[in-house]
Amino acid sequence: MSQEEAKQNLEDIEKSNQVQNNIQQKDGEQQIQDGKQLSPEEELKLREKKAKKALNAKIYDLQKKLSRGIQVISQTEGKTPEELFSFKEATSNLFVLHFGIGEEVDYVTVKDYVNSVAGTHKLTVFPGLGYGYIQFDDVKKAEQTINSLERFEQIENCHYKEMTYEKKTRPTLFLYAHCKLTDICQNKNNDFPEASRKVDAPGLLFQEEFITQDYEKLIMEEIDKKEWNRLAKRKVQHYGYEFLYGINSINKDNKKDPIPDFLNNLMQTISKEVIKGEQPELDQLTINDYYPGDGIAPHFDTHSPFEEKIVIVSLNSGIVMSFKSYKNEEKHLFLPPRSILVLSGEVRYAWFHSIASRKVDKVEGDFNFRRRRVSLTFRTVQFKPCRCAYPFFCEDQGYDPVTMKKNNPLLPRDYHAKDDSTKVVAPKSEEEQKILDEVQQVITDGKPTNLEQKYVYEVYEKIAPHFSHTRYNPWPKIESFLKGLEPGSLVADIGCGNGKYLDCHNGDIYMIGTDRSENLISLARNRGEEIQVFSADCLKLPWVSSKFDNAISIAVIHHFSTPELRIHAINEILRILKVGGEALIYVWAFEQTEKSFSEQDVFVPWNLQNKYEDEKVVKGEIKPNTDIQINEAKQSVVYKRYYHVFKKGELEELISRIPNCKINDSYYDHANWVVKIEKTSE
Ligand SMILES: O=C(O)CCC(=O)C(=O)O
Ligand SMILES: [Fe+2]
Repeated sequence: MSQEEAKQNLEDIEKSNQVQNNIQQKDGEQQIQDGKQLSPEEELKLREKKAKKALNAKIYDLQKKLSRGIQVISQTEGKTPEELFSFKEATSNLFVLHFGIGEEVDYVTVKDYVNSVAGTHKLTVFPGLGYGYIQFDDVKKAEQTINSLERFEQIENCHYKEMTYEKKTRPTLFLYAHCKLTDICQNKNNDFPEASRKVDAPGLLFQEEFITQDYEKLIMEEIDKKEWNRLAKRKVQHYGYEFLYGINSINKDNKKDPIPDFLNNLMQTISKEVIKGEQPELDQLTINDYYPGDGIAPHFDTHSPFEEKIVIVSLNSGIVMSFKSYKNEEKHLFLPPRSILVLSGEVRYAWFHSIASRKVDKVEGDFNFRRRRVSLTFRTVQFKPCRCAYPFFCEDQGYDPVTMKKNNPLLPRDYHAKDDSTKVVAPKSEEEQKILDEVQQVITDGKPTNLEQKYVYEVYEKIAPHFSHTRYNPWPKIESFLKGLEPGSLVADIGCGNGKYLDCHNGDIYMIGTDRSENLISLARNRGEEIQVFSADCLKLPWVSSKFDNAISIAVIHHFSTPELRIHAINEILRILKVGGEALIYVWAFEQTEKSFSEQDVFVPWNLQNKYEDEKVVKGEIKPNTDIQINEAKQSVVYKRYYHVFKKGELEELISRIPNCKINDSYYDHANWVVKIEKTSE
């Protein structure tokens, strides 16, 4: 090799090592070694030595990064490198080991590079993790990417590119993936839902680009001139009336600064296009300031302090707002900057909204990295009681926000979950624990609670003949349900009473009835030889699982005094059904016109005619074990039956807490709320 060639070679090595600057800068010093001037040969040798050293260091560094990267992915995914990577053959997906932590700069830098060499692709990063996954629609694009990279022959599978992430330069490695995206990072750092730019929720209105960029800029500048109040998780400003955190209400007696003038234009447009005279004008404003990672815990805005429509304008950055209904439906809406969101009706009064504490959101297949977001929440202060159609969530209609979780049967126990930042595992109160223990006892020992024993079981036992006498006509919808079943179906009637549904079908299904009342069962048995009935507790059905095609439960579940027992009774029905089997459930409705109730947990009198009663009881000589009253005028003894009468939607909500079923139909019939539920899995 000539000296020229050697020099050229060396320069190439220096270049590839990206160390030339370093050496050139030091050229002046290097020419002097131990006080003497170096000859050109000596100088070349020295440079060669240094370059080799640097090259070796680079190889060593890359080798380390590659093996460390592979090790990290394997460990995180709990899979062998062979399961994850394709070391021999090209595939259409790549892992990218970028050694960042999946932040916006990592995402954008890698995405821009891959775009420039191979075009369209989907890059997935896992926030907090030092790797990503690239999907191409064609193996050629993956190869194109790999071929565009630098490599060292000395290291197998080392394809890398020096990439500059803001000010830092890092060698970013790429490897063919053997596994699918769905095989990795499940339930880990990317376990958050994908949002859409459009969602349907009752009462939700949404529009992008509601204000111009210039106006947005002006508002941001003006807002920042004002003073912020610090909350634990974010900063806020309030205008109009004082906002009282803790009770999430406002102090109507404390008028604060009015809504600032720079918002006049916006307020006028909202007034014209959103409020439309349907409620008094907006007069209260909360400004929230969110930095990446900030959020707001699931809540619905309290009913009574504000009129129906709530208007939220987003500024400066997009963010995902999540909505959850009392039926556990979840929707995730991306709110881009300059968009307007209006909440009214059901979504305003009975759905929770929240912003998860994250730095990134997934939106229609892409990532939205959050920046600082400022939101303007406009409301109208209300000076009249709330009379919304959602009394279960309404403080003005009997709902207590402080004890809501305990008292509100529409709220599942994990209602506040899904947002890691606000997830609290609430310790159970003594009272809750007592109820749960009692339920457990009922379930394991079959020993009823006092209430059901005294006011349900004993009363039915007592009133059975009289009760049966009043229950002879099958209701048409139940009859037609039974008549519509597949011939040969095996059907359970749970809580069959006097058995009036056991013989109202057309004879081509097989029905078995159970009831807890022995006396009612005897009456059912008297209907005929073909009737199959026996007494059993519907919380502990004496059948093996998954044998029945269908079941009916007519006016039974409302006799249980706690949501847990009601759920357990429904669970038992589902247990005995085959997957795909359907059950018909009736419960008394609170809203019925036949009877009027002041509350949901009620004692409903049964006037037992004297002819059905023991003479000694009528004469007051003996007292049964339950509360009775002797009604001389009506010649009867009055027994009380316990009922939990269901409000609209409540039965559906209970069922939404049971994972292995779905609601096929729900309706109102004969003063009852009705659902048809299907068992969807074991
Ligand atoms: O910042 C937002 O978009 C929502 C704010 C909010 O829900 C509230 O202040 O009640
Ligand atoms: Fe809110």
